[in-house]
Amino acid sequence: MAMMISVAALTMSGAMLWLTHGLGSEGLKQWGWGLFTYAVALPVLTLRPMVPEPLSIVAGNTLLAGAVSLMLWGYYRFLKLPANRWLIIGPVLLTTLCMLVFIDQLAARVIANGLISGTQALLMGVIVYRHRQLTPGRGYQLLLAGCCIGVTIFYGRFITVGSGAVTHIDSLGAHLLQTLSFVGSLASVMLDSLGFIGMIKERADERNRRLAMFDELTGIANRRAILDEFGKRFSEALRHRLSLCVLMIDVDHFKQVNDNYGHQAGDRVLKAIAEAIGTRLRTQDSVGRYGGEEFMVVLPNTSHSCGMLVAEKLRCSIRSTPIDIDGRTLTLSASIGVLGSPITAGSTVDAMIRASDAALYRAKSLGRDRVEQGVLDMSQT
Ligand SMILES: Nc1nc2c(ncn2[C@@H]2O[C@H](COP(=O)(O)OP(=O)(O)OP(=O)(O)O)[C@@H](O)[C@H]2O)c(=O)[nH]1
Repeated sequence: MAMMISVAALTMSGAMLWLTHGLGSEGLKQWGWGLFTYAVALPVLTLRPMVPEPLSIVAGNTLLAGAVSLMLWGYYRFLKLPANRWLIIGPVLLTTLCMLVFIDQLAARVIANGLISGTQALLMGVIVYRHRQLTPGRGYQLLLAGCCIGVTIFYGRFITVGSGAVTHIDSLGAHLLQTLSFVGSLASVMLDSLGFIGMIKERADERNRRLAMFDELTGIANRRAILDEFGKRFSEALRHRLSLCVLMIDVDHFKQVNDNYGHQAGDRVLKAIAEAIGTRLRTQDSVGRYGGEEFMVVLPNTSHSCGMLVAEKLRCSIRSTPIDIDGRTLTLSASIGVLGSPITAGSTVDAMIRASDAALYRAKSLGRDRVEQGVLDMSQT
């Protein structure tokens, strides 16, 4: 049985190491080496007398503790936290020490091993639970379930042997306790590993979802997401006969920032302006990056006149936002085109965007740093 478990662990570790070869792998590499160590530990523990008994006991158990430590290290890497060295090295050193001290006392070894391995599983479970908000999906649930099985199996060994409930144990035989330990440890390691892979996949999915929705530079919605939002708000306004307002905001003379201070300074300006806009909107309003230095704001249930007021407030706010560029303070202005309208059957999203865009370009041609109102041209809808 130990050989079968070893082959299963070896296969999985090989697959993990192959998958992560040459990649910065968020801890998958350490976890893969942990599985490999686990796979090596089992034959070392069970192939007696091919492996001399003292070596088998000390090396096998140390490798098992090391396997869990490597997995824990992998989990710390996944969390992007510095690993707590004592939690990683401590159980390995303690296991080696206990195995050396109790080399001739099987019961004492089982008790010590149960206590150390159970505590390792408990520690992993506690760390996973404490960081559950980072990846609260099914991967987390599997990993936690694996830790719970580990805690049950190893503390079970510690309690049953420590309390004297089991006295005649044969470390290599088919004793129920040993069988349960092997099977439970395999279940625990497999659930932990599948859970960990699941967590990495969930995080990658979430990252891709964010990349698809949010502008990487400013953190606000990207063009696709703000257009989606506008579409949704438009349908809602049409259904309930509400007003909807759209603002197109374009930073004035932004090219000069790039030319005079560099592209990175330009990026910082865009971030600061996105923040200045975002913080002054109501929770139901949305802002997105429509293009290079152009932002789109959607104001649901807002009339044209209220939209003009919001636009004026945003213009002043951008004008009064100091932006620190390498010790120098820049202030920029923006031109804004506004189109607010009760949404009726004849209105379209495209016509509203066209009208607000036209207003924006009128604001530019009239000298910039101003708000202009758009006119909805129904003939082109
Ligand atoms: N730093 C930075 N620059 C960008 C980004 N996207 C677009 N740009 C730059 O934004 C500038 C836009 O320039 P223009 O369209 O001429 O507009 P402007 O200089 O703001 O002039 P007006 O809009 O007419 O006031 C270009 O130089 C683009 O390279 C970005 O993500 N980061």
